[in-house]
Amino acid sequence: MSANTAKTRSRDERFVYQDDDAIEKPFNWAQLRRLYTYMHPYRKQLMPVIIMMVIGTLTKLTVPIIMGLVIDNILNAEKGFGDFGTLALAGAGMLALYVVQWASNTYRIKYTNIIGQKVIYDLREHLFRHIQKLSFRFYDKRPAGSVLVRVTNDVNALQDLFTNGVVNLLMDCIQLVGIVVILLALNVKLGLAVMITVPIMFIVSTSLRKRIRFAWQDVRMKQSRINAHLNESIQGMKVTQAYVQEKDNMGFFTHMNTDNIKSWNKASALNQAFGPIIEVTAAIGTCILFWYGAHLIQSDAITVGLLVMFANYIGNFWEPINRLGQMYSQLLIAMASSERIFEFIDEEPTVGEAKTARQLPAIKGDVTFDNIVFEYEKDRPALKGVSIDVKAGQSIALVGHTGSGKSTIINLLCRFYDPVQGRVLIDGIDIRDVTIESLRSQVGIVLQDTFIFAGSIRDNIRYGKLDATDDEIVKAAQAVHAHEFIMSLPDGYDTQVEERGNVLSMGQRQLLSFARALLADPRILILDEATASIDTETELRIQEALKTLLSGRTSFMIAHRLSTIRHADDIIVLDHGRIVEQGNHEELLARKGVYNGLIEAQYRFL
Ligand SMILES: Nc1ncnc2c1ncn2[C@@H]1O[C@H](COP(=O)(O)OP(=O)(O)OP(=O)(O)O)[C@@H](O)[C@H]1O
Repeated sequence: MSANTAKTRSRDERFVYQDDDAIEKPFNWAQLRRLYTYMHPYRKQLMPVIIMMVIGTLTKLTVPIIMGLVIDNILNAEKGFGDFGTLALAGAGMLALYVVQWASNTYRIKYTNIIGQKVIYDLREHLFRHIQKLSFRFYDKRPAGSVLVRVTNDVNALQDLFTNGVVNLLMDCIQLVGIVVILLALNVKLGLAVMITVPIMFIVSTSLRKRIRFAWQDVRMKQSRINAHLNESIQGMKVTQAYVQEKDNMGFFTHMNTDNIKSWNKASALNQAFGPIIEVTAAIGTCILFWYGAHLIQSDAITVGLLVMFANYIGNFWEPINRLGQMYSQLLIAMASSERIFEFIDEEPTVGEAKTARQLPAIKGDVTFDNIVFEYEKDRPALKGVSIDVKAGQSIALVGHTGSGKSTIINLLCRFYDPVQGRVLIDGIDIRDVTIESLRSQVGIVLQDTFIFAGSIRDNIRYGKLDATDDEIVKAAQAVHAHEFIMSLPDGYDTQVEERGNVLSMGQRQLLSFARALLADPRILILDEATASIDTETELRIQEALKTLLSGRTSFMIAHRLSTIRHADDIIVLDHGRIVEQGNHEELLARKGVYNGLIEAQYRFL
């Protein structure tokens, strides 16, 4: 395409994030039952909370009855206004009821919060434990941001439901049913008259509720996109700054932020419309009560005290309805979040462990790749029939053009993926027949982009063997020549490094990862060599470190540096997923084939 006809991609086309699917089904009982399984372990602790909730609701429902009785029997002119002693007793009774109500409510709120937090804690732990087990294929398909959002935002969205939602829902239902029963028991006609507005309110609010549901879903989608973009922006900050893309990036962020505010305002306006509907219905109900009530008093069908009881109950009647309406939105948000959480929890690791999987015994280090075929995506093979036989203690260098399949071989040896065809054997045992833990704990890996965790240098080395003593850590660092630079840091081994180790140079990070691998002391070691050019002195130091690290182990190196390749026992040259040459440095040079070409190309750049 010529430059003139080339279409410039708009900002929106550049940043494409997969939106979560809109949830069409408003309610899913199976999902609710599944959510309950997280509360089930706390059912014993939940019992006293429910008892307190029932006590609180009953006392609340009793107060208006006492009030009505006081008006009819004590403060009644016809009955001579009763005596002060009875009035004081009634007052004390009411006070006692209020105290019981306060105490039970306090207990309920405190313990529902505690139980709710425990449930959320368990759910988050379960989710995290599970996603740690998921295979690389799962992460290949998803941006890190979207995984992060599920463990944070989606779990948080369930917090309200578990902390007070469930108990409040129960309480409101009991209160509502209690009031309806009492009103009808007191006077059926007046009871039905004041509740006549309920169906009307229900019809009006149903259509509104649907719109509220969609509006909140929209808000969540927009927030998810912001999170995904934020995550990507922070991870790619260096590239953004290097290419001076801050303005463009900011523009896109502002666009998303504005979108989010707009949808939030819309959802919250719809939510607020729910309140006035209830208020108007409540006002109509009250008008009916006093108009029809007065009429009934005049005809001596009811007493003043009964009207007061009615007025009190009606006052308490709309409150749970309003809360239940709001709770409905909350429940829908929770449904959408739980669906996303369960989607992850239901994801099975593609690299699974057979039920019969046994422990891989302490290995010697023989490795066989037996006619391996592998594809990341259907019909795009990355390895097309690769066979390699490695004797324990041998060092193997994997070389080849970019995309030739070097990393894929390593990925299969660690069982990050399983081959489509063929077998990988360690000491003659198919690695699919052993537990993943027993396999990976005996295979060490040093990646090109050495990951440094936030913490001290010491802790970063200790990652290779969590129970290593300080002395072992220093010895490992000395063996790979990292000790010297560590001691030159302000706090030596206690120097704090940030996530990804930004304060350390590339070479230093690599030496640290060597120390980490040496401490782990695996029989098989995999090294993905850094391509970045480092100064000759560091290069020499790394070569020395490598010698220590590799001695006595089977090693696979994705090698770029001539100095590393030259010393390998066997060099495997890959091209488009096939082994095209194999032998030692001298043999391969003599063949004047692909390897020779690669080496010559390297020299040309020097
Ligand atoms: N996660 C993945 N999903 C889909 N395809 C992939 C994935 N990883 C690698 N591939 C493809 O598989 C092929 C082999 O990739 P591999 O990473 O093994 O190459 P490599 O030789 O290690 O390359 P490099 O030297 O650039 O790291 C390439 O065509 C690549 O595009």
